[in-house]
Amino acid sequence: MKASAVIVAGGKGLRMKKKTRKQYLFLAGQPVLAITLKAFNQCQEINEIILVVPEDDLDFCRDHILSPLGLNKKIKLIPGGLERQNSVYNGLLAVNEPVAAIHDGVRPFIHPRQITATINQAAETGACILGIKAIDTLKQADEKNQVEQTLERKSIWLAQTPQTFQYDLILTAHQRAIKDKYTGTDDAALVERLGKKVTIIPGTVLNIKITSPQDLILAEAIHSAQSWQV
Ligand SMILES: Nc1ccn([C@@H]2O[C@H](COP(=O)(O)OP(=O)(O)OP(=O)(O)O)[C@@H](O)[C@H]2O)c(=O)n1
Ligand SMILES: C[C@](O)(CO)[C@H](O)COP(=O)(O)O
Repeated sequence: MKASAVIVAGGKGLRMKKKTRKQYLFLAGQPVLAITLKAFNQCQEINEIILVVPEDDLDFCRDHILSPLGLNKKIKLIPGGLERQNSVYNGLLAVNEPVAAIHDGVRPFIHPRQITATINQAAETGACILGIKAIDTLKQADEKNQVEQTLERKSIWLAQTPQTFQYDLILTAHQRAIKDKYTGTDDAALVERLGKKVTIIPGTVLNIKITSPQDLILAEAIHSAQSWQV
């Protein structure tokens, strides 16, 4: 099954507290976003890569991220929106395949095999995301950090990306969210609220989202431990 990748890198990276947006920060000598793009370029099922970046950065990304990489897939560069959900929607409008794999540009440690696994499952059942099972004990607390209860963790998963969907389903889910003025923190949530099933495939703890400064230290360590990364 052929799929489009929608790589969202249209954010400001405010939690990273750096002048340079986190998607362009260097990790082991190359921009974080470039490492992510290479993983999708290596995935056989991906027919086209739709890269969503801040509108102001379109020229920068064309000249300094995409040109030096010389990827061999069809690439579309699309301006992002105010929130992640808006950026995903802009990217989805450019999709030309029956399946779309949506991925955070700042999750560089995604393995091509895991992208393929989500594509195969989504092609069959409609929606598939990567996730990891909660390991720590889960506490629910009030606004003063006073524990209210200990949650049953065996059914709790932490959602990652890629989040991969049959195209018609994810487009409908986004359009319904726009109509209802609903904002979710991931794309699967928009599909769940349509009453559709989303399958979770176990990912790995290495597929981190680079969010705050300490993630960069972790990312350098992961990168040096990965033999499959180029
Ligand atoms: N308007 C936005 C906001 C986020 N993203 C992308 O969505 C992914 C996950 O979002 P997050 O880690 O929250 O990134 P930022 O919004 O950039 O970070 P922050 O919330 O710290 O500003 C990132 O690859 C980010 O670039 C996007 O494409 N468009
Ligand atoms: C989509 C996501 O990466 C799944 O873990 C996450 O929900 C994005 O959240 P953020 O608020 O943009 O950090």
